[in-house]
Amino acid sequence: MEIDKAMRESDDQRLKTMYNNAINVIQRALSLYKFEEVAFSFNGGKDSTVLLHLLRAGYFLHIEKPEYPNDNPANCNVKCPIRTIYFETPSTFPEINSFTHETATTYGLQMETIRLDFKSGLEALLKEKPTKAIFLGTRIGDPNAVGQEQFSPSSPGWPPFMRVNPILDWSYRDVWAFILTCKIQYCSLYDKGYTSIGSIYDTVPNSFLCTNDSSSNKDYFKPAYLLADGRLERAGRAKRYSPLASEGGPVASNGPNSVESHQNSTLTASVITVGDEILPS
Ligand SMILES: Cc1cc2nc3c(=O)[nH]c(=O)nc-3n(C[C@H](O)[C@H](O)[C@H](O)COP(=O)(O)O)c2cc1C
Ligand SMILES: Nc1ncnc2c1ncn2[C@@H]1O[C@H](COP(=O)(O)OP(=O)(O)OP(=O)(O)O)[C@@H](O)[C@H]1O
Repeated sequence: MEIDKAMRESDDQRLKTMYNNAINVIQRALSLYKFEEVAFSFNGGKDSTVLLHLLRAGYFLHIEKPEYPNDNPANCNVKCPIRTIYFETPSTFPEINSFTHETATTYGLQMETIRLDFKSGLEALLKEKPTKAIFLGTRIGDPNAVGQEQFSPSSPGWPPFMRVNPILDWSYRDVWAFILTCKIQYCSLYDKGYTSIGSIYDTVPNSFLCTNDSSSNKDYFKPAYLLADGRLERAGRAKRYSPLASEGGPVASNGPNSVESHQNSTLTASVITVGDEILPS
């Protein structure tokens, strides 16, 4: 299986440890719950893309049969027919939408697209099918990770299920080291300077990746994996510039002319430090 093989062959000891720990969490969850009672919350972002391939590896190792040796090249397309939920909204980036649907098809995910808010969508899901545990790509540093562990029951007031967070303790560097080591396909926005992706209304390329091409004297954004300081991951997750943004649609610096609009305007920003994370405000 290509992911497990790449990890076994890697010299990156920290990444190997992070991988083994995440696989242990996945295998524990797959032993605790029936496969049809678990779901994967997938939104095409880098963290859930990492989790997808960990789930493929964990599932493969869970069901591994001697006739499918681990390093058989045919195992590059190991499917993982896990129930998958995707909350799609009109403000989702089209690149995220297409990547999510294409990836689900490639890896045989049993995907259900939900067009409700998280809480109502999960209530409907649990009514429709017994669901005991949901895998999430939440990481420490995400604002909603506060107080969570690898296994955390859903919050009071939310429908009851176990949140399983196999990559909770992964850093920004770990995520990209895994993606690059395993040659995993990811959403194209990350090659355009986006480092964490919310909606089209609150996400712009990360200005810490903006650089100048001396030959053309034009600014451009380097890919997300070149962000040196992972604490700046969410620097492109701007607050909505209300009320103008809500009237005028996506934030001004989003889209193909984003670099030019950075050049032609003076932007100001303030920064709040919470723990070891820096949040734009
Ligand atoms: C499958 C799933 C389960 C969630 N469970 C909870 C929960 O138990 N408690 C809670 O406060 N939020 C829950 N949320 C909401 C998330 O904490 C968070 O608000 C959401 O993922 C948006 O994150 P973002 O702002 O980084 O995009 C859940 C979201 C998903 C997709
Ligand atoms: N719209 C959604 N549909 C399904 N799952 C979601 C959605 N939004 C968030 N999640 C779940 O919450 C996790 C954390 O979301 P978060 O936005 O922090 O990470 P990401 O989208 O994977 O990566 P990035 O930080 O680069 O956007 C996701 O990995 C996914 O499991």
